[in-house]
Amino acid sequence: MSLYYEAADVLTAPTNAGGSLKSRVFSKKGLKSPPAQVYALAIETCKWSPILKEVIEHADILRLERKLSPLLSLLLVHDLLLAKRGIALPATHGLRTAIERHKARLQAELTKARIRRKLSSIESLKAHVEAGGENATDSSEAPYPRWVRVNTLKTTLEDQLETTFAGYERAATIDGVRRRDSKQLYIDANIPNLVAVSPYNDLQKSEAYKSGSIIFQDKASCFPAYLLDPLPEDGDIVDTCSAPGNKTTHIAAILLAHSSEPEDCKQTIHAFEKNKGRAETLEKMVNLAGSNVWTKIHPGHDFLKTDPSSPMFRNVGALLLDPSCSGSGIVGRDDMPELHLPSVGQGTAAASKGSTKGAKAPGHSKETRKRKREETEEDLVMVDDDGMVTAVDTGDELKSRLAALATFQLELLLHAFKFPAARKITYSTCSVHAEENEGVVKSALSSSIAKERGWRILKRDEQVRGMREWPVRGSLEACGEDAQLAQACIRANKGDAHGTMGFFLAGFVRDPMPAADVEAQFLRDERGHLVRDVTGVPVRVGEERVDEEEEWNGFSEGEANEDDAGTSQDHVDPPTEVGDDGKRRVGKRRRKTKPSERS
Ligand SMILES: C[S@@+](CC[C@H](N)C(=O)[O-])C[C@H]1O[C@@H](n2cnc3c(N)ncnc32)[C@H](O)[C@@H]1O
Repeated sequence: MSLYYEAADVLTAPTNAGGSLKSRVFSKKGLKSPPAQVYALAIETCKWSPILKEVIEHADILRLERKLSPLLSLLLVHDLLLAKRGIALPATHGLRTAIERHKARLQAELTKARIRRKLSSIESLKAHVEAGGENATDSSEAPYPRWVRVNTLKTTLEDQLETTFAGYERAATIDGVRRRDSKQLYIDANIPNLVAVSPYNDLQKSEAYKSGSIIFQDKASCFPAYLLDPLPEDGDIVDTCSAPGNKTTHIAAILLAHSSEPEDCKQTIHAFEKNKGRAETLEKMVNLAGSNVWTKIHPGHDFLKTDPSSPMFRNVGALLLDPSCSGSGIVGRDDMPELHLPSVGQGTAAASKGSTKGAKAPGHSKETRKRKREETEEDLVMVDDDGMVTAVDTGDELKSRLAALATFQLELLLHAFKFPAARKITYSTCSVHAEENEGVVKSALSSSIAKERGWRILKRDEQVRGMREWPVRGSLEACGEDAQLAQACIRANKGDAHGTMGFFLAGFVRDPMPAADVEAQFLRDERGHLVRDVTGVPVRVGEERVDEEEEWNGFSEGEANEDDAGTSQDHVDPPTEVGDDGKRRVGKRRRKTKPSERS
């Protein structure tokens, strides 16, 4: 099948084939043409379709070339008039000759279309299309503003207001930045150093964007690092699922903001990313954002395979979990671009009417396909945030997919609970489904590891100001009518007045125990040093079962001292035996670790 048939196929797939144009193309099996080429042709043709529709109708080629379908004519005329190399078919191919014999007429109609738009050159016409000038929502409000996090590792909000955003007026509310022609800027009231502008402002070309001084990040996606609020006393941080790195770099910015002497900040962010390709993206982002100094990337490492009791993580006081999820809260996933198809035989009749941009010829309402997924089809396909597309045709399939995701998410959270020095954890998803959100939180709280280690929910009144004041909270029903839990959970709704993606977040904490209690909990050897098991975890009183058969032939007593602990990733303190006399001796394996202590 040729490139043109394949692009036509993607554009005519039923709306419940699911996902954005990009995900449809890249997940399509058996494409002969490179997916990137199919996608580029399809998306560009959609963008140009209001103009190409006029051109084709005025040139009347669908009446003259009966074998051409309206969609194929759009794709071919696009390449003939706009692609550098013209139509990508052999010169004698029937489709190519059917279009090329009308070349002069088509070019003349393109010129007329440009003049009708009062544009002086083909370059200005291209710029007009690129800027979305043919989009039907031209004068309407955009549903989502462009959220921009000012990266305080490289710049300050004040600097950005004076440079990148010089000339922007201050918007009092988020609505001020939704309009296409808005040159306003909204400074967010919940998240520090976050601003919003109209999505039609071309910030991608700005120096600040290219240099990592500003980062495009949805407001809701800024919630987790802000709620985690890593402080100097929290020690090291783990970002369990990091790529592409928005939250990793946000953590770094907050760490540094809390540090009185940033250059002396000794805290490390351990950034895990299981997928090697995505880990490369993470590394690029961490470098660009200037957070590499404080970030240790663990590329291709599965967080679930980490040993929480490894000396490397002994100072980890806070963890951020933003695992793979159904991605059902992501904005734009479901959108298909608008496509304006030409009608047969409209000829000059349409020409006289089609003098405005985005002109719609008779028959438009029938033939123009607005490929937005209907709400009822919302769950027919799931594109998770690893880009995996799963067709979910029935409620049962959706349920089982969500159950599988929730199992993985819970496993991750329970693993995070095992970090011995951890005091704070945030758990977030960009999913709208309660199964992945409140459901996971409830299961985590009722787990034995949470109870054993004292993990509880971070209540609303304990949260940082911006999160405490954020009005959208968890679902009471999904929290089993537990009002305090529902208030502790944070949600953001896709498509509401706040202009964010769909998102969920909860914080977990455990309170430091009084010093005396902590002391009493752990075994100490004759010298008063903490007794550790073979994995390095301090042994609690009452857990000291001696397994005489298993001799440990490790360090001699003289080699083992607490100062060594943690200096090497592989080092573990020597196991200690408790003798019949009640004294503890170093050098013998004293017990097997409990499963909950193993990674
Ligand atoms: C939702 S994305 C993370 C987005 C990221 N936190 C950000 O804000 O830019 C989830 C990421 O977790 C990674 N991932 C999934 N399971 C993982 C695991 N067990 N260990 C480490 N990374 C994992 C996925 O490859 C994916 O890149």
